Order: sequence, then structure tokens, then C-alpha cells
Amino acid sequence: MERSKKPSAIPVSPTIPTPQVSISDDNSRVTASLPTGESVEVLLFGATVLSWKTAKGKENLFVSSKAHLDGSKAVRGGIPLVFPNFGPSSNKATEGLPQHGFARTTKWEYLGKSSSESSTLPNSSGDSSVKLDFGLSNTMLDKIPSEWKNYQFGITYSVTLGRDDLETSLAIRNTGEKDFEFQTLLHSYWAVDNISDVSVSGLEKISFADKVGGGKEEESGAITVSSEVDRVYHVDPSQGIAISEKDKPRFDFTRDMLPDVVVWNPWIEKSRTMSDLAPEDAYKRFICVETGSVNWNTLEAGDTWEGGQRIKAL
Ligand SMILES: O=P(O)(O)OC[C@H]1O[C@@H](O)[C@H](O)[C@@H](O)[C@@H]1O
Repeated sequence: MERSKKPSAIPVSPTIPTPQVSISDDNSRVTASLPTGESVEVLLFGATVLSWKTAKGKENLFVSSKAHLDGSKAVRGGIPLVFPNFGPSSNKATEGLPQHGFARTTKWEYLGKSSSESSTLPNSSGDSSVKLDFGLSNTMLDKIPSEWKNYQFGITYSVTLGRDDLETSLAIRNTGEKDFEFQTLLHSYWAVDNISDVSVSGLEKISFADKVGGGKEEESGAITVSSEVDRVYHVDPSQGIAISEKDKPRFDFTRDMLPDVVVWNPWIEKSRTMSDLAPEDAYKRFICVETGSVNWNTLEAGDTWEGGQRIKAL
């Protein structure tokens, strides 16, 4: 007998595309992409972000063609992490530490991913961001530098890929019983077409420590590069910073708890002394705008310090 009221079929909701995350077979890299095409790639050695591409495939980060990606040396390019010291070992707290610390030369652990809630709007292209977490603790260091034998720490580094932006943030915990001091920087190599067309704004009229000429200087206009530049600025995190090329905005920076900014380009002579920087005119293809904390932070036992940056690719 025909039923007058047949139960109607339960509609199957269309499959909403989600971000894809994959780990390389040799467990050396984690790659994530959004359904809209943006992607990010992180090398576990140093938790170094190696690539960040827009939906159209444009690469936002510079990596040297001679960069060591096998764990034998810090990566020349991408976003290496500077911790717990910036520059060479210079005082008791940094005794025995390599230039820019050990975070960029230690293999980190991939802790997992999370993504933002899927949109239910019609024509949505799925989740709009994916966060990858990486961890480093003192127990993972191959060789613990002398002073650091007394300290214990746990760091979570989060890399969040959005539709037009990338967030990289650090949570550094002192898990031991002794206070320690640290500096940290997101030593980012931003890809540009030609350094001669680049300007960095937001740092005008702010005095900087000049690592090339020495002393303290100040400039009235946006920074342009026509010789070696190596400067450390202390500037309130609420101050926006931008990189432009041919006067067109290219990258926009938002900083959280990161009061220092290093601007670096080695130019011609210094490039020639760097065996892992290639091709020969590589200095034309990047500018390092590194946000962080160059002033020493004291992290008391049990405390956590957090800071990060969000970069919008324009
Ligand atoms: O060659 P490294 O150790 O990666 O350092 C590169 C540059 O890093 C910058 O952050 C420093 O301000 C420069 O002085 C330094 O030369």
C-alpha cells in the first residue's frame, strides 16, 4: 500500500572544503593550505617557515638557493626564530650560545593543527584559517649550552595561515625553578622584486641603534636601501609598519608585545662573505624586517611570556 505521507529524504549537506595539512614522509616539514589556495610550509628544523604563498601562488618569503635545509645550519631565509639571544653571545647569560641562539638550529616537534569554524554562508569556500603549533623544550636540545643547563623552558610557536595574512606567535614558559633572561625575534626575510624599489614606513623619526655605522641615529622619511642596513628600533607595538614596493603597499605588520624591530639587508659586499646566500644578486630579492624583543626580558619561574606578529600581504 502506498503511504500518503512518505518520509522525505534527509538532505545531505554539501561537503565544505577544509584546510589540508600534511607532514612530509621524512617527518621534516609540515605543509598547510586553505581551500582558497593559500599555503604555508614549515621546516621542523628551527620551526622555520620556508614558504608562504598567496592564493595566486605568489611567494611572500625569500629563501636563498644555497640555504641549508638539512639541519646542518640555520636556514638563510624564511622566518628563522631568534631565541634566547640576538646576535653573538655577549654576556654571562648568553655564554656558550651560538649567534641568534639555539631555537633556529634545533628540531622542533609538530604539536598539531586547529582551524577556524567553517562559514555556513552560501558560496563559502570553507575554513578561513588554519593554525599549526610547534613545540620546543630544554629536553630537546642536543647540546645544552653551559649557562642554560640551569634553566627549563617550554615554547609553543603557532603559525596561522589566513586568507590574506599570516600570524606567527610565541608563548615562552619558564617551567623550571630559576628565572632566566631572553631576547627573541621573528627573523623574517620578506620577498621583494627589487630592493631599490622598497621602502619601509612607520619607523620615521624614531631613533635606532645603527649596527653598521655605530651610534644612535634617526631618519625623517621612510627607510630605503642603497647600502648595507642593520638597525635596531625600539617602537611601541601599537605603531604600524609597512613595506612598500614602487610606492605600492606590499606587507603590513601588526605586532603584539613585540616592541623592537630590526631592519637588515646585507647589500653587495657583506653578501659576498655569506656562503649560503645565493644567487649573487640575492640581496636585491629580500628585506629583513624582524619584529621581536631585543631588550632582555626576565621570565620568572612559572611565568609565560607571549608575543607575535600578523602580516597582511597586499
Ligand atoms: O648570519 P646570521 O647569523 O643569520 O645573521 C644575519 C643578520 O641578522 C640580523 O638580525 C642582524 O641584525 C645582523 O647583524 C646579522 O648579520
